[in-house]
Formats: sequence, C-alpha cells, structure tokens
Amino acid sequence: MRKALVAGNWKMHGRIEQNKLLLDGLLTQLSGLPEADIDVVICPPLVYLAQIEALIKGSSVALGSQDVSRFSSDGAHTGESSAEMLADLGVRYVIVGHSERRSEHDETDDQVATKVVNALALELTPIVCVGETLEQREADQVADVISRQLKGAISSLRRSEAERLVIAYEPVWAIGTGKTATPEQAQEVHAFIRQYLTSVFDEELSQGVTLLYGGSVNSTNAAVLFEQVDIDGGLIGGASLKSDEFTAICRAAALSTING
Ligand SMILES: O=C[C@H](O)COP(=O)(O)O
Repeated sequence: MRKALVAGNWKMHGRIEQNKLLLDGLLTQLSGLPEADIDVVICPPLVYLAQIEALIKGSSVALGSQDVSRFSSDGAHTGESSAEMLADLGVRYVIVGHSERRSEHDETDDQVATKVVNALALELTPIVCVGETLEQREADQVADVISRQLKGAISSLRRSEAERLVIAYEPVWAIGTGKTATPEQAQEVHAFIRQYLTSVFDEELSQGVTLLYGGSVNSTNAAVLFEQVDIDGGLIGGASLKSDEFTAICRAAALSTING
C-alpha cells in the first residue's frame, strides 16, 4: 500500500516568532489526529530550516527543503545549498522543479533532473513537481506537457532510484488562485502519471510511487481530492501557513488512508 503524504510548502513566508507559534499550534493539533500511516512534511524557507528542525525534533513531522542546488560539490556557487548540506541539517525531503522555480528562475527539465539525482544521492526524497499552464490545458496539451516534464526529470533514473520518488501534480493555474482542479481533472492526470511510470519502468513501481496533488488545496476540498484512487496526499501552499487548516488537510489524508 502507498504511504499518504502531506507536505506544507511555506514558500517565502515566515518569521522566527511566527514560525514558532505556527509549529507549536501544529504539533499540538497533529497529536490529536487519528492514528494513521501518513507522513507530514514542513518545507520552510531555507533560512529557517535549522529553526524548524529544532522545533519538530522528537515529533513525527519531517523536514523538507523547497529546493536543492544542482551543484553537488562544495565550491564557488554563491547562494547555493547542496543536497549534502541539507542532509547535514536533518532535511529528508526536497521539492524539485516547482513551477515557481521553473518560471521565476528559468529552471529547465535538465536542471530538475540533476537536482533529483543530487537529492537521491544523499538519501533525500525528491518531491518532483509537474503541471501545465492554463494555456496549455486549453490547447489540450496536458499529456504532452506532463510527459515532457517527467521524461526530462526522471526517465534516466535507475528503477531503484525512481521507486524512491514522490511526484506532485500541480496545475499552474490552480496554484494560489483558489481555483482547484476538480477531483476528476486531478485524478485523470494522476492516472496518466502512473501510466507514464508503468511505460518507463513497470506496473509494480508505478503502483508504489506516492503521487500528490497541489493547487489551492484547503480543509474543504482536501477529502474529496484524497479520495481519488491515484491521489495519495497533497503539496500545500497557502493553507500550510494556518495550523488549523493544515491539520484539517492532514486529517483528511489520514481518514482517506484509514478508509482505504
Ligand atoms: O507548493 C505548493 C503549491 O504551489 C500549492 O500552493 P497553494 O496551495 O497556495 O495553491
């Protein structure tokens, strides 16, 4: 059975005091969730990783980074943080290829692929993001875009590496807009991603990879999204900044795991 996962991507939000209040509330609320086999990950801005690592110590919440350098060796790379540095700090998950990195930093599929390899080499779990823009959806290019992004990012991995991936489908038009994909739209793309994994690797691998949906997930729509057969959890932006919202989303993931 696949493990459910809910990851909170704080993006460029947070301050030391505010982070502490958010985490205090979150850890208290999460401890009241039904027992279920789900992973909860918090991805704060890089500068707060050490603070959050200290706050979550001893809890079941894992630490994630919003990015990783494409450079793997120490050197003259101003502003970069390597997978080895992230692992050194206690990071276990790394978001790779988020659409905001692709659009604001011109990140290419090749760079995404290198980051995935760097993360895997340090035993970090890459959360590889894919998703189409509204124009691409309206031009009926969803399958082309998703397969191109997946091909670029993961098709050259060995099977033993690919089975350690998490893939997040985030339609760009649904990110931070309040416009969630319908459960049917999201499920259709998730099923497509599984088919793609089957075609490159095999059915067993494809059925084992955790797939997340991201894009305006909140406490109201989470349950119906997570009920979809190929959606195993969420990559949560705005709603991860409120402990009650994020806990409700984690609850929805836990219940969907318990109810099968
Ligand atoms: O990484 C998270 C996603 O970009 C979703 O963000 P959002 O929940 O604010 O729409």
